[in-house]
Amino acid sequence: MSRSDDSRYLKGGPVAQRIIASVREDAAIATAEGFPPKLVSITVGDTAAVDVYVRNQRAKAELAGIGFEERRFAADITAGELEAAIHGLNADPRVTGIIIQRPVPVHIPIKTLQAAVHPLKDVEGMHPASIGNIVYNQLDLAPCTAAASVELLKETGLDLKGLEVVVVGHSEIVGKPIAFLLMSEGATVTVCHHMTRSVAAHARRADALFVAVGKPRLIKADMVKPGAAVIDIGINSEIGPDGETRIVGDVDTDSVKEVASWITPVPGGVGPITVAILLRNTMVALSRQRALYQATYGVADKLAAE
Ligand SMILES: Nc1nc(=O)c2c([nH]1)NC[C@@H]1CN(c3ccc(C(=O)N[C@@H](CCC(=O)O)C(=O)O)cc3)C=[N+]21
Repeated sequence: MSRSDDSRYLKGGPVAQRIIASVREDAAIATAEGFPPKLVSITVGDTAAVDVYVRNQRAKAELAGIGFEERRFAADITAGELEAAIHGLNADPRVTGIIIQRPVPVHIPIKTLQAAVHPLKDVEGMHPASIGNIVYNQLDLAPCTAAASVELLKETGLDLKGLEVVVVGHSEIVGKPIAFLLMSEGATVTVCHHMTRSVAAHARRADALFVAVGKPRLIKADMVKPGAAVIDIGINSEIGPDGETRIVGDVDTDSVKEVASWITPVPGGVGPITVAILLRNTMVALSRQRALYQATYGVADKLAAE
């Protein structure tokens, strides 16, 4: 192989930096105009992947000039108590964005919780009334991990029109939105899940393979078409040979990189872009709120002045 291993890696860092630099400019302007962006993260219980995400949210929000606050709740909180906390954030004009970290404990219906977030403050587009936007090709605010994965595929320069894409995993927040985003870009999309008869048979046909199931090393070299792009979305914590906790994806990277033309490292692939897109979405949500204020009070001011 003439290409070095390094050129096969689709790294998220540079893309994330680009996005964050532009968010930082927008945030500075909004703040100067009297609309400082502020994101509140809601965590219920303890999940390793959530801890990593929230830690990076805080660090990058600070870098971008976006206010950040984490609200942590014990795993035994009731759905009613959580909804009340969300209503409080909806009513607080200083809070411009709300993200509910998934998963939440099983006794809490996630859809009810997601529906409690005011759609204008929903920075992931996960309100049941908002998720439909991506079906209508309105793509400016999409679930962050899904948008980040598609952004990284675009870095390959592959033409998405007519591209054979296979998505392994059909979660509400990753697999399903990825499928819709890719369909909007003209790709031919197959979605595999836990009831799919042969994931390998589908995966081997893919020019681009997205994997988001949470199973370390699920995808092996013999499941990948030579020359394909492999986007690894898994964030799994495991104990490495040195006894230290480490993060690995869903792809057996060492073997797959010998077959694929592009592969995303974990960490350092989709993750950093996810954080950047969350911040970008926070600014999109803020401008929608400002447009509403303008439409409501801007006109009222004019009428009052007349
Ligand atoms: N409502 C909701 N939306 C999510 O998007 C969501 C969620 N819940 N729950 C948890 C998972 C996990 N997730 C991560 C995003 C970025 C990194 C990330 O920044 N990863 C760095 C890690 C580097 C480090 O170790 O610090 C990387 O991959 O390079 C990790 C994990 C989003 N998730």
